Amino acid sequence: MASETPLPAFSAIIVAAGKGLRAGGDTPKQFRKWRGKPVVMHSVDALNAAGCGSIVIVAPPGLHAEALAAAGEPANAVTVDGGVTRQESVRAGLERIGEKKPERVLIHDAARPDLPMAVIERLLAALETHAGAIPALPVVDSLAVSDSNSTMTGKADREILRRVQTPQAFRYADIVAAHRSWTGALDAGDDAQVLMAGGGSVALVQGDERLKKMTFAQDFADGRTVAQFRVGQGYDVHRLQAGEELWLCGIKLEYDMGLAGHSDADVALHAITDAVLGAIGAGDIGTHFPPSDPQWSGAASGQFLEHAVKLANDAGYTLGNLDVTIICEAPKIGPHRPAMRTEVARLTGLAEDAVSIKATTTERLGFTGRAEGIAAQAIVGLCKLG
Ligand SMILES: Nc1ccn([C@@H]2O[C@H](COP(=O)(O)OP(=O)(O)OP(=O)(O)O)[C@@H](O)[C@H]2O)c(=O)n1
Ligand SMILES: C[C@](O)(CO)[C@H](O)COP(=O)(O)O
Repeated sequence: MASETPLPAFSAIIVAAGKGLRAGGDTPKQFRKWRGKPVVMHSVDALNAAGCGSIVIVAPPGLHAEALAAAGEPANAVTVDGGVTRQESVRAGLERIGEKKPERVLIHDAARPDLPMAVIERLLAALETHAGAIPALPVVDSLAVSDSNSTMTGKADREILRRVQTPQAFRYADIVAAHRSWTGALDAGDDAQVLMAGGGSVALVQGDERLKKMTFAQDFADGRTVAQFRVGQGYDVHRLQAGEELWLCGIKLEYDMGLAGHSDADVALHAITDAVLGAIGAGDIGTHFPPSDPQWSGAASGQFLEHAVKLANDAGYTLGNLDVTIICEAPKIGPHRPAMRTEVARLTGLAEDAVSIKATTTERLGFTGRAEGIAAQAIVGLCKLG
């Protein structure tokens, strides 16, 4: 429940320049989808819901456009190059956000997407009496000291220890001075330690288990249960015609005929799009992209599918899997199946193993058998998590 009184003005630095090595995968974890949207977008949305002023997203060099896109192109955000270490990334963010002369700044791991408003409120309140404030949780397991052979050599007193999270809140002048004067041979564990080294006081406020850091691949397993499951099916046909291009599942195939239609006539993507729209009861592709609208002439159909997936996500649904069957005598679909699967996975945010692409002939029967056209059928499973 958000507080009634407005929060004091604050800015934010979201550190998103890591490699995500422990999480694995081709895409850095902070840009991967989780619960329907990119990890970094969750923090941006939560901070802006709390009335955040300026945001600096510290991005991997060369990936600024990807970072802003994953963040949802927020109007109040800019990017800056990250450093080799998290501390260097924070320092770059502090210098950049300084241009806005903030009084307060929250420094947050992009890898901690589930940011409750109540934590932000507690952190900002604590800045009334301290130069810094960090969310912390008690240690609930007993702790052992280990040697290099994984032999227990002692214990640690868990009563005096806390698990520290982010965002970490600071009076800007104090934290930037502390970073600028840091002389440690090694980086600090976090920004609170930097502030303390500079003599600043740090308040511990109640953290939240929701703020768990996405560190390993298994952290992306969404612990919630399926509260609602839906299916949708789509069907489309386009005429084969000389002089047209042949696009199927977002891939252009070299063939002596192509599909005629208002857009690129990608019959397979149209069927998948209709299946997604059908599952959420949102009409069909013609409802959203009328063939009478000249702006869709020759349009790439991938944008239609991305739009349908966004509508499903906005309605609280996550795609579970999809299965599309392309019905044609020729060309052979098999050689193109891997590329098709990769493209449909990219467009939908699904893992490739959740995308099934099949093809069949109709034994020369009917319009497909006479190579007059190509048809496609698709079915999609969606789930709403609770
Ligand atoms: N040079 C770095 C290293 C980390 N981070 C950010 O700091 C946060 C917490 O770091 P961590 O979970 O360790 O992320 P990675 O360093 O990417 O993970 P890994 O160690 O597995 O590569 C992440 O949001 C990460 O993007 C950063 O901005 N710059
Ligand atoms: C900053 C931090 O998230 C506080 O818990 C943590 O120290 C980051 O550690 P990592 O090794 O960079 O993931």
